[in-house]
Amino acid sequence: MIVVECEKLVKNYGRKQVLKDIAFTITGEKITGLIGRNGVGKTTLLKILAGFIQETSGEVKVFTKRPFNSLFVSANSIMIDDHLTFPPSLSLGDILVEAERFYDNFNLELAKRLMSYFSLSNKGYYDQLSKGMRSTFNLIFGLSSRCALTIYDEPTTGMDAAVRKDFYRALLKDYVAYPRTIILSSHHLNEIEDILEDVLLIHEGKVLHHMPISDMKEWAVGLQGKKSAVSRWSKGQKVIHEKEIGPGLMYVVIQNQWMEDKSRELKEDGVEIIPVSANDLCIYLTNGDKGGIDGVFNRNEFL
Ligand SMILES: Nc1ncnc2c1ncn2[C@@H]1O[C@H](COP(=O)(O)OP(=O)(O)OP(=O)(O)O)[C@@H](O)[C@H]1O
Repeated sequence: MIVVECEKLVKNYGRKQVLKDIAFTITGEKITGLIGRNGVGKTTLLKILAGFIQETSGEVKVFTKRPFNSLFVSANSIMIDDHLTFPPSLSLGDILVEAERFYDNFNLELAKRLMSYFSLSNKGYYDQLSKGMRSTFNLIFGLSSRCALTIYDEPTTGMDAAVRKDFYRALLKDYVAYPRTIILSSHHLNEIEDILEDVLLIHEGKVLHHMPISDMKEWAVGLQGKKSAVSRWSKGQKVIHEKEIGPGLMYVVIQNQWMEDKSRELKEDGVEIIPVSANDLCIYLTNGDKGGIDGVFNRNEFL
């Protein structure tokens, strides 16, 4: 079943084009990580999927319907971010009771257990919570809604490391028990990669990669060793990242097409093969400069 479908999706804010040509499909129940650099348009895309804002052109469908102004999409999806607002007169407990009335699958019992685990009082008020506690309440709200499409936009803002860990564990446990389509945007791919099935990487207004996280972990490989040997082995390859790591020593990242068969020859040449994490790969693929921040300081004018 196709849950989300975008084709030639464009979003402009005034004269600024943020999403240029977004095309992807999410089928079935899975957890997809939406990854991209600051300002690339992740929130914009998620807001379009949730029906909060309109696309400029192109096609976007959620449960086969255009999300903007769709009551069906609103009732079956939820977007959790740090801009959620709740009526100030309602206590946290009241908010959860109201949510149960709106969302068909809302599980008040789960919400209450999570409130107690995270030491949040039903009598408390949202506006009086700290930043991290608000994110925790948002998490409880999103998780307990058990919406067929659940969208989390940077959900862990302000949470301490222990709560973040609990959050991802709770998300995974509830997802396993009640599978649904979850889209999770985060700047910390290394923190979420264990719960993701797919990664959707956006860059310069387009989808750069949409693939299983397991494939992404194998997609590239690092070669490290003497500069002359590394240059020889990476010649003709698509170099994604390169860095001098010491006098005469070099590290390059290239697409992983043939390295495993050549591991013996590489070893004889003093070149080490190093796995590249999905998180590092996303950073390298979306860095304008192949040398990363080091490239800024390596220019001649600084010497
Ligand atoms: N309402 C708006 N009006 C005008 N420009 C906007 C508006 N909302 C977002 N933008 C611009 O659109 C671009 C994408 O913003 P968006 O918040 O979607 O990016 P993001 O990938 O979620 O960023 P971050 O990772 O920093 O949260 C940015 O340049 C931002 O300044």
